[in-house]
Amino acid sequence: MTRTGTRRDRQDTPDAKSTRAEDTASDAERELYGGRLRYDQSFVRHVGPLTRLSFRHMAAALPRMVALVLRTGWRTDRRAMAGVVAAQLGQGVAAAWGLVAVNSVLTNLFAEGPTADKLRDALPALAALAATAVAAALLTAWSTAMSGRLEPQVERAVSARYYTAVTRVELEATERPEVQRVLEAGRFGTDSARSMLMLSVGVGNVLISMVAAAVVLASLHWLLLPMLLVIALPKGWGAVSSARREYVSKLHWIDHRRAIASLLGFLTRPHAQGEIRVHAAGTKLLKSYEEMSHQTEAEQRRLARAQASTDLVAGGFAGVASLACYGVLWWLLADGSLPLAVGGTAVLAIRASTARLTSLVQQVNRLYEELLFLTDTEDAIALATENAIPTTGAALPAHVRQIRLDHVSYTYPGADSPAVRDVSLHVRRGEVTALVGANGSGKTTLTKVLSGLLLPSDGQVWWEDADGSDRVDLRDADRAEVFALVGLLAQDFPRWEMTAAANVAIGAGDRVRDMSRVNSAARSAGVLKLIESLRHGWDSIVHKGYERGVQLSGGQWQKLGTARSLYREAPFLLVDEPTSALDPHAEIAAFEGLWSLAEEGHAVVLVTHRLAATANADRIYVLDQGRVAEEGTHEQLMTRPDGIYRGMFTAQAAQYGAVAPPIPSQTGHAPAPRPAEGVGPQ
Ligand SMILES: Nc1ncnc2c1ncn2[C@@H]1O[C@H](COP(=O)(O)OP(=O)(O)OP(=O)(O)O)[C@@H](O)[C@H]1O
Repeated sequence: MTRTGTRRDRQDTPDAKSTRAEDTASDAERELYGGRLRYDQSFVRHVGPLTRLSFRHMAAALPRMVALVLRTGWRTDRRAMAGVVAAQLGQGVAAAWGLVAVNSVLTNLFAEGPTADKLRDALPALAALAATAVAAALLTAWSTAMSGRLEPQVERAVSARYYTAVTRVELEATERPEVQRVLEAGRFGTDSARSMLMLSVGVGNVLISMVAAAVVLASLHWLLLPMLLVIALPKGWGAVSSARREYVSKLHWIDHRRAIASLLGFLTRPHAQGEIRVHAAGTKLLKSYEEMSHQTEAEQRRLARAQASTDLVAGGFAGVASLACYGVLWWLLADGSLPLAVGGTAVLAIRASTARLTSLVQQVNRLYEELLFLTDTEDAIALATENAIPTTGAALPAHVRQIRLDHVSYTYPGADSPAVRDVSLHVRRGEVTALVGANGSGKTTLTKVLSGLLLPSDGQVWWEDADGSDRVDLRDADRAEVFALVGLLAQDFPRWEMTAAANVAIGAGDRVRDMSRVNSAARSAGVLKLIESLRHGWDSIVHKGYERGVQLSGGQWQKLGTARSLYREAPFLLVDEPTSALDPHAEIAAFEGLWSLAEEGHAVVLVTHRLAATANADRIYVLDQGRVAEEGTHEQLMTRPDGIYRGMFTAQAAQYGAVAPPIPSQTGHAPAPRPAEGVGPQ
């Protein structure tokens, strides 16, 4: 961004700014996000939003989506749904009866004869009018109660469908920006189902009463019906135009809104509090928030102005249409083709219908907007289903003893080069396999391939028995079976805002919690004493701010994370930097724990930069730019004079003043690896 651009922005008047809020990037956007935050990509890559903005599409989609919402309502609570529909129909019938009764009252009042007689003759019709008013009030109350019961259930049903679908998507698909966009856009529509139900009920209500009015009017004189439509059309056009504009704007500003939400989120996030105060990051964030908010306010002003213009045009046309209607009515009355009493009913019906029309227009406007968001959710569910991890596949061998990678490469979507290239290795039960290498050399990516989260772009990942005679390729395997055999402790493992017990037991989220196993996992991870010392013990919420909330240190969290992965008791345990936050004693204990797991028959894959620990590994793979550059035991790797491993080990040892062993190393410096095969239970 040029200086000229920045100066020009500063000189803008608020009005000039608002017209260009769309085009120009604010200083904050440039400084924090490297440029303008607008969702241009959607219009280029994802044709959906554009297509669905056409009136034709909307006319086709609206009944479909309303039907979807109603079907969801029917499935979740039939009684409430039936109640809502019955109440709506009843209200429409009541409205029609009301008009018939009004017509009868007016006919009696405009008849020839003494006033007392006319009033007496009108009494039954007046009583009917009062009864319909009471019935309408009762039906409204019933409808409110039933739709209040139904709405949250419909929201839950749609949210559950969405979240179930997105959590089953292949990890690789979520790495593709275009998939990410669609999945994320779908999030905004989950509560739209609830709003749509409410609005559909409202629109249904008004429509039914308007249809009832239309039927009565048409039965009085056929010309009265087209009059009503002529008044409705301009307002309908105005409503849809405004909704379209709002939707396009929301979609276009989605990145900008996300950025503002994240700025504000950081201001209160506990882990950012130090830098917020000491580094004055808070000042920067707040200033940027203000600046970016000015842009969204400008956009809101633009939308409001555009909406006002649309409303004015629609209102003008509707006004002209109303005048024309009353002109026709006048002409019919003057002509004598319409009795005065019917004319009176018609005026009342037109006035009531016009008032309902205004509410209808507002509701259809919102319904259309919600429809667009719900369509996003439905699109997201469809895309998620398309990219879901298959629920079927070949059964794994009865006794899986090892995972073997055969010339495996993996390239992240959109990346120029593979993160893992032509890697062949094996991971055996009863062994500790260490993955080491410089930052970005592909260790974490490799653990994701090993765990079945990422399918290789090339090569095979075999899950096999001890001699490899019975094996299944990961691509063909039943992934649920694969996941059942894997335990993970990722570098950035989730710190669930829940109790300490839940944080451990979620390691086997699909099983009933077993507190004796929770305790034993915590003991092995060295965190049991700490939890027992807390006032609320295992029921302490490990997030400060809750009533029973406590704050854990980084190392304590790491131990809790380790307890979680141990609780899973999976035969293949993949741990990525499990000791980065531990004190020296805790670190030694943690590594000892991993080694004893291997002795019990687990396969432990250890990703670490602490090479003192890898010295004991049964096999070490050294990664360099995605390739396996070296492999062997510590002793073997230390014999390579210019080896990467030797270089890294020597550099780390030098920090402690230790000297690397001479070449070849026969000093017994590191313990010998364990025998490889057949250790521990199957
Ligand atoms: N989600 C992703 N999308 C695109 N590229 C990625 C992604 N994750 C990692 N990479 C890239 O893949 C390469 C390997 O990353 P990986 O995280 O596997 O390295 P690593 O060896 O675990 O590094 P570290 O020691 O820093 O944890 C890096 O160049 C990284 O930029």
